[in-house]
Amino acid sequence: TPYRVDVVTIFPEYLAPLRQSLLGKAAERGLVAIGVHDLRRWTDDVHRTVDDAPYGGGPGMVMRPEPWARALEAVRPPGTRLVVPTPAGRSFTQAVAAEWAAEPGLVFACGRYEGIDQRVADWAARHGPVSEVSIGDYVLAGGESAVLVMVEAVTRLIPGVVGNRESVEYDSHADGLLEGPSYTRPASWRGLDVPPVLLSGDHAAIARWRRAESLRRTAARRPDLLAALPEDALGPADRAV
Ligand SMILES: Nc1ncccc1[N+](=O)[O-]
Repeated sequence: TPYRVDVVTIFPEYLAPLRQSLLGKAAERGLVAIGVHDLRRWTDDVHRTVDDAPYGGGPGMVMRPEPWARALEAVRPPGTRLVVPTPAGRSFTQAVAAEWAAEPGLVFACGRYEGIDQRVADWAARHGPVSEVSIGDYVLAGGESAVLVMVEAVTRLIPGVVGNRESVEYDSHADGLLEGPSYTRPASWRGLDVPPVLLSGDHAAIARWRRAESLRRTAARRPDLLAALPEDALGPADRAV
């Protein structure tokens, strides 16, 4: 059975890219099934109202709970994780993506305005896991872009979606480190040469060099990742870097 992704949003057309390229082929091959649903379908007034003023005052508008509950009752298979993209969420990481890829599917609730009435997440938690997650420390106009990011990160981990399985294994962040530099032909290009070890055919030396480059780059660009590594992740050779 395909990995099922459903998205509820007031901008369904924004999620059209989910049908293209990588995901499109996976959908054609029955590996992934994607549904995009317009929240306004579950409103009950002539103006199809989805938002209202925030209790307690403050800027902007908050999305009303009732249309969301009706939409989720119609769209979310019981027990399926509900993902709510929000700048106030826990961090979405490769580890989270791998965890979710092992589940039967996901339902995404895209919030616009100043977010969704908190009671929707509280109510939804009675019918399955709910994850309020952030893809980064910046504020977007709504959750739709975050859904595109998360769906891509999760579905490429589903067996068969990415042709070359090995490339998934060797992704940046797969081992908690950043991937080092990559090179291809020509060996010398505009006065810039490919590191000779990569042309040496000495696979052990190449592996050592790549690990060292990965550690060096991680230390330079993302020391936070280095600090987060489990104790035993760095071997004696690594410490020399
Ligand atoms: N950063 C975000 N801003 C708005 C909505 C969702 C967001 N996120 O990261 O999931």
